[in-house]
Amino acid sequence: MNINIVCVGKIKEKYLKLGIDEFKKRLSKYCKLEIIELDDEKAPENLSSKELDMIKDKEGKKILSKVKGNSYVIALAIDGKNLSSEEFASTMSNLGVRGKSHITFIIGGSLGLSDEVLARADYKLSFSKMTFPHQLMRLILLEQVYRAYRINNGEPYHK
Ligand SMILES: C[S@@+](CC[C@H](N)C(=O)[O-])C[C@H]1O[C@@H](n2cnc3c(N)ncnc32)[C@H](O)[C@@H]1O
Repeated sequence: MNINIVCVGKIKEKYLKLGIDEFKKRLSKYCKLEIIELDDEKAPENLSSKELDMIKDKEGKKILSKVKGNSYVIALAIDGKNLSSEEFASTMSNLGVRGKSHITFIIGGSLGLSDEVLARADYKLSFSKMTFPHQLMRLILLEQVYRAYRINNGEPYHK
């Protein structure tokens, strides 16, 4: 399976880079993973909500330009659906069974995801009602994708 992660913003923290690299290495056994990192649009403090929406839309268009037409898109969104790790694993497995060999996960920047991106998403996935920083979200997502492969292969992993 091909998995792309389209995300906004660079990873600045060393400990996150190390964690992300570790899960990229572990996942290389299970899938072809590509992380597409986009520069975030600068958003000064004093902008109106309309101006912020315009920036978010611009960011959204850049995100969508990186999504392949045939890809099944899972947008990470706080108000999306919550799944247990087992449910997430079976969602991934079912996509494979349905012949969806290309999945794109999308992680927004500090402004979140535009309506256009959310409308393109085939699934909106929430990791809880809490807001996580987008850099940390990338590491959490990679760990859960890795966990999903371990579960689907009946391989042991931390409970
Ligand atoms: C700092 S958050 C953006 C917060 C923004 N105010 C919003 O409401 O989306 C950056 C990105 O991380 C992801 N994210 C953060 N917390 C999340 C959660 N609990 N579940 C799913 N995705 C989350 C989303 O893709 C979000 O666009």
